[in-house]
Amino acid sequence: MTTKQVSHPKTKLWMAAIKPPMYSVAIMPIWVGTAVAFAETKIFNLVVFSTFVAAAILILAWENISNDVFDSETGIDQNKHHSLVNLTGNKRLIFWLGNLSLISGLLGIIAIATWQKDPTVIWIILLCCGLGYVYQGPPFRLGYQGLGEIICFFAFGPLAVTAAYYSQTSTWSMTSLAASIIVGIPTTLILFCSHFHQVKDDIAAGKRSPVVRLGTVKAAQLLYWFTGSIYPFTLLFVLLGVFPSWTLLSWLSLPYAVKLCRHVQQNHYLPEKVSNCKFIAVKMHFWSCLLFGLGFMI
Ligand SMILES: C/C(=C\COP(=O)(O)OP(=O)(O)O)CCC[C@H](C)CCC[C@H](C)CCCC(C)C
Ligand SMILES: O=C(O)C1=CC(=O)c2ccccc2C1=O
Repeated sequence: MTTKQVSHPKTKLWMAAIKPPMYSVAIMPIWVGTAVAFAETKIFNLVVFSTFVAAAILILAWENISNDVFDSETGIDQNKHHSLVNLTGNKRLIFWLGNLSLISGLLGIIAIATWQKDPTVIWIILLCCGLGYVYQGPPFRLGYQGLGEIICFFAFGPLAVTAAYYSQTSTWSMTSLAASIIVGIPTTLILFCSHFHQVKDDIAAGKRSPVVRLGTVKAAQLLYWFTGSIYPFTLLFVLLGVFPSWTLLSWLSLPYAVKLCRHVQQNHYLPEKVSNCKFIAVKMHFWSCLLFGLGFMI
């Protein structure tokens, strides 16, 4: 019997609602920030790292859970069967589940700041959460204006990587800032890719995502440039002596980058076919960031 026959459609919908692979997006900035800290100072605090990873996952869970709550108010998720609100029919429950997740995540961050006797990490993560809110929450909903990708870059790149670095070292680093660009770009590409199959629903709900603004042809071309950019950027920073040579291990993720660009190029106008491109982007993000961080650890 194949897996397809075994899995119940309802189970599939729940898995699509929870999106387990997406949570690597929360882990990677913490991994890379911590790896840069280790390379520069030989400090690695496992308790701080594990607490930060758990907190980041809980905060991203809040972002995703509340996304379904806020989107249920604009009508944009009418056809999204895997929206948690549509699945449960209980918006209030989902709203409070999201808040519980946020509070638990923030408690982890408060614990790190208490161990450090320094509130800096709290301020940086609160800024990330603020950006997460203005992306989707009323009255801002900046994602509807096409500003989500910029927000995403700063939250998962410079802010999250810097916070992870600071949580280990209680200081700042230009290398960590440069490394955050290499994390921020592929994270942003995941969000960018998630919009290709939603053009019709987005236009109907008045959401002007970058793909709606550019059209799918131009957006697919732009994807090539941004996906391709992280590899020469890494090489440039290696040549400048900012990153160790081992960070070029991240180039091993190139096959996923090629697969992503080709898939979108061929299917950008076919919602059913292009809809899985964000998960190819997740794989590219996962392998590029994992190997990039490993390059600092070796
Ligand atoms: C919920 C997110 C994207 C989904 O957006 P969309 O409405 O297009 O999706 P659906 O079609 O599925 O409804 C993610 C958005 C990310 C946001 C721009 C920035 C989030 C900031 C986080 C709170 C930062 C957490 C950092 C962590 C590592 C500490
Ligand atoms: O559901 C989604 O489309 C996304 C969820 C999510 O948590 C995330 C985080 C960072 C970048 C993109 C995305 C998504 O696209």
